[in-house]
Amino acid sequence: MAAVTDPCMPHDAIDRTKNSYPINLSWKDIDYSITTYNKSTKSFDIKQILKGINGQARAGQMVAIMGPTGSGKTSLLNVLAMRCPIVKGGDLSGSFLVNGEVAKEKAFARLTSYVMQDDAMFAALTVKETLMTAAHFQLSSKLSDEDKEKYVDSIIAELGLNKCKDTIIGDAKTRGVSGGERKRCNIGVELIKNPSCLFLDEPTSGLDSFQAQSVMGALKTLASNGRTVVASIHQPRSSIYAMFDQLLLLSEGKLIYTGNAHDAVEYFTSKGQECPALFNPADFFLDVVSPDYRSADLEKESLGRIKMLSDSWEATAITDVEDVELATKNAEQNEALQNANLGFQSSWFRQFQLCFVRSFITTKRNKVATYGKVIASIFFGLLLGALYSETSYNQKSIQDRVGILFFFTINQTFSNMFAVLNSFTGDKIVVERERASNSYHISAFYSAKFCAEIPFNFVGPIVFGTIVFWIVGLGEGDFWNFCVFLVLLTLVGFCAIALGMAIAATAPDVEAATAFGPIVVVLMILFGGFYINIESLPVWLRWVQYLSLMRFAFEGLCVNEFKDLVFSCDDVDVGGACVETGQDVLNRLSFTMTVGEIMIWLVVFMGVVHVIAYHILEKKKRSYQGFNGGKKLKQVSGKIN
Ligand SMILES: Nc1ncnc2c1ncn2[C@@H]1O[C@H](COP(=O)(O)OP(=O)(O)OP(=O)(O)O)[C@@H](O)[C@H]1O
Repeated sequence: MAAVTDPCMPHDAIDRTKNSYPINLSWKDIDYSITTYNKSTKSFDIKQILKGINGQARAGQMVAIMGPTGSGKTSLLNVLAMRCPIVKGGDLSGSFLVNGEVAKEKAFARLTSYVMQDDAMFAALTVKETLMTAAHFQLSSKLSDEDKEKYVDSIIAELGLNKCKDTIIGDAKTRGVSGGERKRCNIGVELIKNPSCLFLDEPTSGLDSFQAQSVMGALKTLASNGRTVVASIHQPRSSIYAMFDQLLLLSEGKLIYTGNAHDAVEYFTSKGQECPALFNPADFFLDVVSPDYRSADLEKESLGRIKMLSDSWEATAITDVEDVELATKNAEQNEALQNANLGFQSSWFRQFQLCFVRSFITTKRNKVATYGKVIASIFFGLLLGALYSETSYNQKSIQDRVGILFFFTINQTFSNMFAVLNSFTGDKIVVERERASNSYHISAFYSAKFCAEIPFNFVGPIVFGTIVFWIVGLGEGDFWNFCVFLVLLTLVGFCAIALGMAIAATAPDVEAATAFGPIVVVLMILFGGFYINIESLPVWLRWVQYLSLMRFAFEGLCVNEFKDLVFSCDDVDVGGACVETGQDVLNRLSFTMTVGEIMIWLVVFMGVVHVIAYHILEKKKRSYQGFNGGKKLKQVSGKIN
């Protein structure tokens, strides 16, 4: 028997036209349902999403999954890609074979790629940078950088991206490549690992007719080179429809037709549904299988027609599926398929380096945010400095000093936390895709992200702190005091970044993260020791102060500022109380820790938050529903487990 090689390794870094591991898929009796508990009727509702779906996809063919909206196209594509998300009450059954055998989920994932409907890429990277990064993650470290570049260039050429290879991807805020080029780049990312089988969810959505044709043309070329291409598609123009070899038509989760795409018109004619001359067959099929809810009569008529068509198809004997299974059983090849290299392609340090450089470039290219922060810091530093420039050592200056130190605490927490909230939450979409293709260990991404955030988020607050410190004359203008002040600001910033990462890791999207972030900050401000004395907190609520980053940040800055200060009593009315030393101020604020103890506390706080954030992120890796092996529904006293 020939040695088993890694099917994902590009055999020739320049010529990508060969695919030596053809994949044939066959599936039978796929049922997918979701059961939910209906509180108003106090009963279980079963939503049948897919019912009795059969079909096949052979190497070298392009298969279209078509149907009206909500007919189950994406669900079926997820099932066939073995990426059906586990949902509460979900039940998946049926048989799904890869080259005639039951596939291992991880090995199958290594050999296949899934292009999601939404393009998940970093907006600030160019097309070539995006593909090169994917190449470094996905291709064996045994390949030289030059070979990887040649490999990427061949994909760029294959997808017709040469013209825009040095243009950034862009997003809603920054103009980048066109919609079609972005879609093709997204496909290119998924082609890097030289998949034998490609799944695409609505690859033409959002594209004009010409761009859709160009994207589908590129996919047809891939299929002609021996790959299996399965795409869900909404309303292809007739020239795109003509590219498909197989059609799988769904309506209401049921099969209406599956087989040769070019025989479909004839099949529908045999069922009394004749496609008018010069009519796009794809439009015709959708007209025939779409439920029409405009009136009761139309609804009845359309649902009756759909039922007739699905019943007719159910009665059709399927023999082709068995043929595919038998024809494709090849022990040697299947051994290679089942033993695909499932590990990471690069070392942990290389993964860290790639993630760091990518995060760094992404932030650096956001010039408005990066330079804007520094300019705003200089402006507000000078403004605040001017505002507090008359601060002396009398009694009134105590309030000024306490106020400005609490302002520093809020500023350092807010600016660092919110910068991370936005960028980290956005990155998570790309990370999810990259984790699905086993690009890197999540710890490499997490630590790289933290390190890459530091330089950009620190310049502003440090510039701001330096200006205000010297203009106001904090810490009696002592240089050592200034150094401790900067170390404290830096540590608080580290903690705020960690907190931002934890919130972003927990939140499902940017909106949720930016809604939840201020709530956390407001709670920390309340327990920060400025608005209410720590000793005045109700005993049963005092523990909350230990969760407040601001409480310790504020105490640290106050101790550093006040511990050696002496105040004059010149501005105290006769008989009024005078606070003579900084230690008295600290006593009144109930601050008893030393700067060293606070620094240790901040480091511990940061460590604990990082551990929590990392574990949340780690746990969020999507897992997918297995066939038949999926958890069976247990219905216990009104609950679904
Ligand atoms: N997790 C879920 N919970 C409840 N219903 C679901 C879930 N996933 C899918 N569905 C339902 O299953 C049906 C099929 O959804 P699916 O997204 O597969 O359809 P589609 O044909 O891809 O639709 P579209 O063309 O609009 O994207 C829809 O009615 C959808 O609401």
